Amino acid sequence: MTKIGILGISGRMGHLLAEEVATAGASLAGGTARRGEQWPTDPTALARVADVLIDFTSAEAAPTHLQAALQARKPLILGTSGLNAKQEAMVAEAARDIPIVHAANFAPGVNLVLALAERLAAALPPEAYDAEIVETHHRQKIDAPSGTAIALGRAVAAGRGTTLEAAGIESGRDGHTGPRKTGAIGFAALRAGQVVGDHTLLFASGAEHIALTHRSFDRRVYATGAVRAALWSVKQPPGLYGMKHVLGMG
Ligand SMILES: NC(=O)C1=CN([C@@H]2O[C@H](COP(=O)(O)OP(=O)(O)OC[C@H]3O[C@@H](n4cnc5c(N)ncnc54)[C@H](OP(=O)(O)O)[C@@H]3O)[C@@H](O)[C@H]2O)C=CC1
Ligand SMILES: O=C(O)C1=N[C@H](C(=O)O)C[C@H](O)C1
Repeated sequence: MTKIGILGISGRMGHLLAEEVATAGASLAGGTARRGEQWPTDPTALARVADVLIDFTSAEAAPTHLQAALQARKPLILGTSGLNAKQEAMVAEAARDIPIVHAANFAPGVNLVLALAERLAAALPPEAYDAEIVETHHRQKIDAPSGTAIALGRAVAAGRGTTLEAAGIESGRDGHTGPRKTGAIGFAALRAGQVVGDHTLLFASGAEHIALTHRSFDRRVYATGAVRAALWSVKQPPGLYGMKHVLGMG
């Protein structure tokens, strides 16, 4: 039976992950939290006893959690969003030695939308079709735009044969912003109530709109996907994987 360790077990996702481990027929190796009230804080001790680690915590913890997985040579499932470029580079470096599944969103439907986004972007010329991404999340979310919104932006850029950085980003428009830059990818983030996670990608020309919308009604969909990724990862060689690989879409 695969022993799964959960980094961030006291969180919204952590609770659900612990339940999903049991549902999937795996066993819970233990968990960590930031404040050591109910759970230990040391990821290295957990990495030693677990077969695989799942991390839904915060970006600042990513380097410590990567180090713990590397030292113990255990796969890591990384769901935490808001990583900066340096932290992303550390993930890629660590994946030379251990399997890492790094996904902005573990819901299967989102990963289909990402594939569709790339295909649509390849077919719709950026001079004619503006791409805008709108996401809505619960009031507790601390990063914006969401990791999924950024992944959608990267998918659009890839479909257009470029990168998000080269295409240009327009976000947080306010005041006298001037006209929209051709080819730029727009982002808007709403924070309201207890919205689990809504994402819409809009392609708009002067004559028509195409919108792709994904809505998560239950964050358990992410937990189920992450545990599935964990069971998959223990059979993989070192490498950087996404949910599309776990789902057989990559
Ligand atoms: N990829 C995906 O599919 C999804 C990704 N996410 C991402 O997962 C992350 C967690 O989300 P959520 O569960 O809602 O967040 P919560 O704030 O509810 O939980 C965060 C958990 O991480 C722990 N934690 C926070 N900071 C640190 C730290 N510096 N060191 C160690 N542990 C820490 C917290 O411990 P304590 O309770 O002691 O503070 C808590 O257990 C976010 O980045 C979110 O965007 C969320 C859903 C889906
Ligand atoms: O913080 C959340 O809740 C979520 N975070 C992820 C993201 O940043 O995209 C995934 C999902 O949207 C829920």
